[in-house]
Amino acid sequence: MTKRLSLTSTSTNPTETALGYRRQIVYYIHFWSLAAVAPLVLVQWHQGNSLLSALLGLFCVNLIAVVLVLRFRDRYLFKGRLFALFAIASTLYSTHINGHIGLFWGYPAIAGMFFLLVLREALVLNALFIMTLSVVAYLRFPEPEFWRISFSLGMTGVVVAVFAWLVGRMQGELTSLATSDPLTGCLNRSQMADILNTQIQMRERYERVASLVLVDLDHFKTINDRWGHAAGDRVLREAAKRLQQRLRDVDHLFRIGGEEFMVVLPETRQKSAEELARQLLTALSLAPFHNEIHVTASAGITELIKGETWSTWLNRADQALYTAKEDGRNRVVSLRGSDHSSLAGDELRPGAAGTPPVAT
Ligand SMILES: Nc1nc2c(ncn2[C@@H]2O[C@H](COP(=O)(O)OP(=O)(O)OP(=O)(O)O)[C@@H](O)[C@H]2O)c(=O)[nH]1
Repeated sequence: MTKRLSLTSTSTNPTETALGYRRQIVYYIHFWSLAAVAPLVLVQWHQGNSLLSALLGLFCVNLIAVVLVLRFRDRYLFKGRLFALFAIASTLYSTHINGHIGLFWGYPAIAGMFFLLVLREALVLNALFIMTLSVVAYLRFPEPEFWRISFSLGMTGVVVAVFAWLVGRMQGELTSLATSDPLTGCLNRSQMADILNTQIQMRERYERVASLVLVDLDHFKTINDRWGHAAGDRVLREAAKRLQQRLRDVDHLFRIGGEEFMVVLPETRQKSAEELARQLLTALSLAPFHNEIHVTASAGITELIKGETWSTWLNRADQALYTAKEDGRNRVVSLRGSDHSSLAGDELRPGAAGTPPVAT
């Protein structure tokens, strides 16, 4: 089935939303460029400039292809590079043969390139474009005009470059703010469905395994009550840091509740996840926080089963965590898919000295 681009963003995932806006910018610049350039193909043909007319015709073919592929396949064809190539070539050639009426197209071309290409490519291509257009202007127009043209092209380039850079930076910072927890810097719930679904697809398509660990600090309320909310916040920040230090780059650490963390472990079997969970709880409990606050935590673990949804996977991990809390806290409970119904009768198995016990 073909995938159609929705030009109004309906995603609740901030990363998707940002990408959606980028797709819209690309779409509309190509669409309106087509509306502007298509009549020029006929105008130039009519004036006997068949080479320029052919160049503009090819430009239109590229614009149509990008619009259609974006609309129906949700892919950005050529990443704006052909747009840049045709815009530069036709503006230079048109200025050479038509004078000012060709030169005027240089200004929107500069702006378009900054929004269609990645910033580094746009900077290099625009610098080359402005320099070449200045040379053409030097050869084609009187000197006072050459200076004005070069200066106004340069100014346009600088202003649009700064604007495009600021928009890109703002987009990156807003996405990061919207996808992470401001207190700990962990991922927040907005990324949960996407990342869990990715693991499910990897399981379904490529038989790749994954495990989930839920970690919840024990009796956190008493920390707030005894040392105050600000100290509680510091403990949460430090706890996230200690957890993150134990994880690999490919693992994903979320804060999904007040004092509850979730770790998604790609390519990890239940047994390895149990070992890691023990290490995580030890990292939290071994040394007191800020030299005085002793913290323990409980963890629930489960491996992804083929064919299940992310919510059943997460529910099973939640069940395991619930059991760890019920059984006295400061322990790891590991639950396999087949164990789900017979969980209550499982026996606790002590871990190594100084480490939290594991129940399976
Ligand atoms: N300092 C601080 N406290 C928070 C934050 N979010 C939630 N909390 C507190 O975390 C506490 C959670 O309490 P409970 O849900 O009873 O859990 P608990 O005391 O850890 O008990 P168990 O989980 O059953 O071991 C509450 O007192 C919340 O106010 C936060 O961002 N900062």
